[in-house]
Amino acid sequence: MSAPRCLIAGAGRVAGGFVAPLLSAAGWETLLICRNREVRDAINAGGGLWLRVTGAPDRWVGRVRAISPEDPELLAAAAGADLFATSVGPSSLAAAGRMLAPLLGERLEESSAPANVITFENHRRAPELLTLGLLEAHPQLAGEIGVRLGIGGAAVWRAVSRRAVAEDGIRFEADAVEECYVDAASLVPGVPPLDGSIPGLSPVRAFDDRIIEKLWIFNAGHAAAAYLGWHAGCRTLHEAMSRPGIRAAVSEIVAEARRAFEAYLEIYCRPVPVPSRPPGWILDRYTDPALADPVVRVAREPRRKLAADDRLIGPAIACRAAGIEPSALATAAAAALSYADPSDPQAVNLQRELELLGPAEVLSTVSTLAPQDELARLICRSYHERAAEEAAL
Ligand SMILES: NC(=O)C1=CN([C@@H]2O[C@H](COP(=O)(O)OP(=O)(O)OC[C@H]3O[C@@H](n4cnc5c(N)ncnc54)[C@H](O)[C@@H]3O)[C@@H](O)[C@H]2O)C=CC1
Ligand SMILES: O=P(O)(O)OC[C@H]1O[C@](O)(CO)[C@@H](O)[C@@H]1O
Repeated sequence: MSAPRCLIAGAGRVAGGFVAPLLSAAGWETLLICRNREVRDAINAGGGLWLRVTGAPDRWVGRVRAISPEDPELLAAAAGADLFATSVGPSSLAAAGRMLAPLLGERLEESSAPANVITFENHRRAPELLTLGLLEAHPQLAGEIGVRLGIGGAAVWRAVSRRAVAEDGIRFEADAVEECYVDAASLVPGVPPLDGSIPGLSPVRAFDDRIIEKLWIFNAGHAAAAYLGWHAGCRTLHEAMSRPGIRAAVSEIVAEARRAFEAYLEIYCRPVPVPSRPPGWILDRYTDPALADPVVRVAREPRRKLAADDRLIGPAIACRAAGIEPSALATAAAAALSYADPSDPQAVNLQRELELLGPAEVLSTVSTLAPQDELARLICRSYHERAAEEAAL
């Protein structure tokens, strides 16, 4: 009997450094849809990849292949797939949906068995963003969603900092965290992953709590460390967190985000207790020197990270709703607003908008905060204070 097969859109850090290793360990075959020829060749040369988890020896991950989105073999590969996934980045999900649509159509034509799509993405609405692309390309899939086609999110707690093509193949560098929660309520039961065939993917009914937990408890401080680090001229998260002032500020942000999450659980009377995570464990993960996590990776796409339901504004709004002043989160949001790395298109465009419109107007569109909103005022005050300090240098 042939191994079950998962087709993944994306061959980036999480696809190679977390999802493919999980599948391989469960006896699955992974096919990565990869646009980068050098990466494809490196994977196919050995039929797998190298995973370097901090603190452990390099591990070979077999039963992994890569295929171009244009490859004529892709349709046949999809027809026999048992599971689909994406790990392309929230901004690329609609395009990935347009690419996956004919493949899912073919799979549902070829087999009456249901199929699930898991979005391994840092976004509360990743399945919806993917579905927009799916239905744009293949409207007839609408009747299958929730019946023979499940589309659900995944909250990935691992940090995968690098992917590099080396002499002996392709190498992914990650920390050792394995936690990953998938949305059991949105996926079709009885087929992967809800048939238990992939240990390490924990199905939960209250998935939104889990993705909020991950974005607020982990990503808020992570992003803050990156933005504050960039402003201080740091290149890695380890370097940023080694600055006492930054570590102290990030520690405050993590504490504020934790209070926001606790307030969220209380306000919404959430039934499922979520394990508390020691702040030290969170801060030490940001600081891991072995990851050499680039600041620009964690800071990427500031417009997305300043959205109302993302890692900085989300917990800040929850703080305000609970009567807590989110001064630390406001400082982090201001640092994100003025993040201007020339390599980041979203950052470059945001600076142009700020020059034209000013922070209050930009926040009203990017974060849907009214200019007179107290949170907007806190962010603008911190923004102007930073601008004045930097002008005085
Ligand atoms: N890197 C990490 O530590 C973690 C990342 N995440 C999330 O996982 C997702 C992926 O992130 P990373 O792996 O870090 O990003 P990445 O940038 O390393 O990989 C994304 C890959 O998808 C490819 N891609 C984009 N659109 C595509 C398409 N239409 N077809 C095929 N390939 C396409 C890109 O070329 C890129 O290689 C994001 O949503 C991210 O927020 C979540 C937890 C941890
Ligand atoms: O992928 P994003 O959402 O741009 O966030 C930056 C990265 O930092 C992390 O929090 C940990 O690496 C990931 O979840 C994420 O890839």
